[in-house]
Amino acid sequence: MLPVSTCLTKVLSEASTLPLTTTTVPLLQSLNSYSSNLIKSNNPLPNYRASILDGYAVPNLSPTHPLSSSKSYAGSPLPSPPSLAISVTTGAPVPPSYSHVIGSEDVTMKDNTLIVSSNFKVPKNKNIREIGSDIKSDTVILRKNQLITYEVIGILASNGIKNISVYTRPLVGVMSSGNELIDLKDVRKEGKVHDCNRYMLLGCVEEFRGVGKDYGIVEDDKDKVKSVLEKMYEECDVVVSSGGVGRGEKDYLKECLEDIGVTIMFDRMFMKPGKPTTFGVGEKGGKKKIFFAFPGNPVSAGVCARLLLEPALQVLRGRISGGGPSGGLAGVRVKGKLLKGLVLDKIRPEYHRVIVRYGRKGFEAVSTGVQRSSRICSMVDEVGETSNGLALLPSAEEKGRGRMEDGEEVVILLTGKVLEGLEAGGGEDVTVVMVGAEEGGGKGSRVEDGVKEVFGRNTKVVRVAGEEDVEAALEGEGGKLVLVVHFKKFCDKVARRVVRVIEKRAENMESTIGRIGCDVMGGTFSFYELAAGSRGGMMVVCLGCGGDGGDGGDGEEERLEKEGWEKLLTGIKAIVKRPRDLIKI
Ligand SMILES: Nc1nc2c(c(=O)[nH]1)N[C@H]1C(S)=C(S)[C@@H](COP(=O)(O)OP(=O)(O)OC[C@H]3O[C@@H](n4cnc5c(N)ncnc54)[C@H](O)[C@@H]3O)O[C@H]1N2
Ligand code: MOO
Repeated sequence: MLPVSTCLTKVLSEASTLPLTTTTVPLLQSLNSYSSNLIKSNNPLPNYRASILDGYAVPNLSPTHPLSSSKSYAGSPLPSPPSLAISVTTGAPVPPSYSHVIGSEDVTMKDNTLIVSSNFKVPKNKNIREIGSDIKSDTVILRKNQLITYEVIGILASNGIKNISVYTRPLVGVMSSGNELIDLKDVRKEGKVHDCNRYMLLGCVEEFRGVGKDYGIVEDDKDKVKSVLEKMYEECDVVVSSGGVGRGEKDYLKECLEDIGVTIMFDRMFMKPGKPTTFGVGEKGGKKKIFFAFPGNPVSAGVCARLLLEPALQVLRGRISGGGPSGGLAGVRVKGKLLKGLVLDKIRPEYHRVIVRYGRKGFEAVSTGVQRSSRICSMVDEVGETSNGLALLPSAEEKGRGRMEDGEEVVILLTGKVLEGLEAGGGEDVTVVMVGAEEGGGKGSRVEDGVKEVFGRNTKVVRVAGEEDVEAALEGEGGKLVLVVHFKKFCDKVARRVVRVIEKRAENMESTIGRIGCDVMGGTFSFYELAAGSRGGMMVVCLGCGGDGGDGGDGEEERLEKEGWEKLLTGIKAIVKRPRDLIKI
């Protein structure tokens, strides 16, 4: 079994020997492709002296200037220089001999003469864009193998580039193998499994900007598997399959690949999930091709596609390795803290799906839950946020103990945009104002424990008797998030009153009054989102936590509360996550 890093190196070095083809496309269609040519500018930008301000161009700076009646507008030819001040707009031509542009706010006008403000002291030519000062003629505006982002499109357009030569997207064939698999149109009878891998992997190819080709489901029959693989071999640049690489008697994939002439480069990775991932190379019609046979377990296939297929597709799209262990092609690795400890696999290092946030204390990660490789929902968390990182957990053997503790540092491979830390980063940034919650145990303490679990142990909790005290409790709060939880018996009237109190000092507060948390029998435990908005840089979310007593007896109420509790926490998480901005790192 090879370490993942060795496998990745093999994949990248093989992928970089595949021939690339190019195509010329209209500028906008080149977005997200890699350029196959270097382009130089053939005209300076600007190609005339241009004003940076709306104001007046003058031949030299003096306290007063008689004003010419001719004006210079952006887009119009320069009027013949009269040696007097001329009115200019931003981007308008400035006569060659003129040394200053004075902004209209720095002058007053008297008897058709400009009087320059005594505060106006600007070096010569400062408010003038000289010829070629943004882009010189003959400078490189696009490098070969450069990613064409929307910003690059802007640069190319500013140089009048209409068409552009880029590398073509690699053609990637995807098939699934297994007798138990059925397609989406079929009803799932006992013993049958909907083929999710093929759709996931085709989605993954699309996301990584290959062109996916669907080769369907193939039965566990050697000849049939070989025949589909042959076809993919013939037609595609990259062949991807899932299933059939385990140790079962019908796990033929590797054998079939070898039979059709593929050289296996590795067939085991020392990791979890995805141990039997198999990779090979072959040549057909003088063209080199690569083969990924991923395990059938959906998580194994999904994670290994992220680890190996994504970097390979980037190479095949024309991206050049940027140095570092994975050439910068396999995501960014950061160090971060595990918010909660995790049990380690005895032998294999694990790529544990996590949600990563960046808070005041750096990167922090929370597991997405049970990590079994059949459990595809471990790719998202309980409120449906897709895992944006893989925590690289060592094996227990390597670590010398069976678990990672709360707060312990791990290396995290980032696989998506990192969320701004709120619960993870700064617990002390969160204030929870509880309105009408009884002291001691009961719902109040449950909510208190719960929000601390969500936001961190240092969350500040303030209990107030009624909504009239909320405003005072909010005074002086400078944190990021204030959660107002109203415990009094819930009704619309109360809700509106609470919202009104908050709204008094809030900017863009939106009342929603919608049920978010629990939906438990008997209606004894309800949780409502009343309003959300911001106030002086803080985010304010106002929640109503309604219902006490109810239809059931004491025991029943307890049960319902307990049942509702998980949903309530999930609701809180969903609400506070929703408006948060994503940050790029
Ligand atoms: N004796 C051993 N058994 C297994 C080992 C081992 O080392 N010794 N390794 C395990 C590991 S780890 C993995 S991963 C799997 C890989 O098995 P296969 O690649 O042969 O996958 P299958 O047996 O075909 O399927 C496994 C599992 O996934 C479901 N599946 C398969 N394809 C799909 C699909 N397209 N969509 C949805 N679900 C799919 C399938 O029904 C099985 O439940 O082997 C272990 N065994
Ligand atoms: O490697 Mo397998 O994917 O652990 O289940």
